[in-house]
Amino acid sequence: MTIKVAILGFGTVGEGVWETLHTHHEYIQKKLSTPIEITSILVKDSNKKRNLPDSVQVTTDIEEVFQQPVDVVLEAIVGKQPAYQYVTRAIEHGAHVITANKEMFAHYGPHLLELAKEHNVWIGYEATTAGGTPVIRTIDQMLQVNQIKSIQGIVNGTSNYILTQMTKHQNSFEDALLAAQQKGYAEADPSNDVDGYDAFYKAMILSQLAYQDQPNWDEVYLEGIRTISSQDIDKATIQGQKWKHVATIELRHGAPRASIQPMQLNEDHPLYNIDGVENALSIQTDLLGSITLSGPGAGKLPTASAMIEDLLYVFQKERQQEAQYV
Ligand SMILES: NC(=O)C1=CN([C@@H]2O[C@H](COP(=O)(O)OP(=O)(O)OC[C@H]3O[C@@H](n4cnc5c(N)ncnc54)[C@H](OP(=O)(O)O)[C@@H]3O)[C@@H](O)[C@H]2O)C=CC1
Ligand SMILES: N[C@@H](CC=O)C(=O)O
Repeated sequence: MTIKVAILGFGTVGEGVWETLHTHHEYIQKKLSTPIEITSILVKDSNKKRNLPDSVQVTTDIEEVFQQPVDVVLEAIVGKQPAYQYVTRAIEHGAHVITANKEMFAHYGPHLLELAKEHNVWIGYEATTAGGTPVIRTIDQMLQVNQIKSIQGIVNGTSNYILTQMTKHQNSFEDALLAAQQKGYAEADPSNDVDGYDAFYKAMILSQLAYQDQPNWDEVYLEGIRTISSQDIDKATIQGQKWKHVATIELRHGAPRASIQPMQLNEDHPLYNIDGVENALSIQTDLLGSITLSGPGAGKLPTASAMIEDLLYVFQKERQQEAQYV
């Protein structure tokens, strides 16, 4: 059997997935004992020039994607809609879904997870949060026995990159943002990054995972990094501190609460040394105590890596289940 893959979106992430499925083709095939075939790629603009062979169907019509067999849909488009509609369509078609789209998943994740269960398929969302750093599966594993008291994290690579460039290289905000866009870290609309919405969505996904619930969105304090001036950065440096954009998620009186805001951190804070595009989560648990996970938080190949890890995970799990019934 060949695993048939459809990729929705062929920007930074979608292209990274395509490339990685080719560069790591033999390795992945060996791990799965099955070949993988990319059957179609969905895009928005059919006139853009893309370096793709004729054998792959490139379409702007989601129905064309499902006119052929599809075992898994890798979703890397932008925004809630039509992504939610497409992912729902994929689940109802009986395909597994792997998404990088945190805006869509923060809004509809709980419903999609239920729908996937009903249709006996799986949703992977490792790439929605902290880019290539495997935080979702690690937290899921910790939750087998631990309870999470709180999570503090740097979850937006673009903001952290900008603050680091301003601190270490005295770059202006505008120059640093431009570099983050050129490196493929920033969202299509970078105000999502610098105004904190991207970190907000990731915090909601983490809350859902850790507490099976999200805070009331209207009660979440949300501030981006636009207010941090070069003078603020210099003052913090003199005081031996650094500005970081920090998401905090915690359980208070049995309900999840969150805030997303710039904070001045001391040298002894676990997030103080997280620089550049790195993301990190400092997690407090009841049994394990404190644990910090860190790694690349954005970019083409780290994000593709997270999506393909999910792909291997779901098909290896499927194989194991099949083997049990033989
Ligand atoms: N960049 C990163 O480091 C990371 C991004 N993500 C998430 O991954 C997703 C993709 O990000 P990224 O690759 O950077 O974004 P890009 O803007 O680079 O690419 C988006 C792609 O989606 C396609 N697209 C957009 N809207 C539609 C639509 N309505 N129908 C069909 N195709 C559509 C675009 O088509 P066309 O090419 O025709 O314009 C493009 O190929 C986003 O949800 C983002 O939040 C997650 C982790 C890291
Ligand atoms: N724009 C996002 C991309 C990854 O999620 C970021 O900068 O973190």
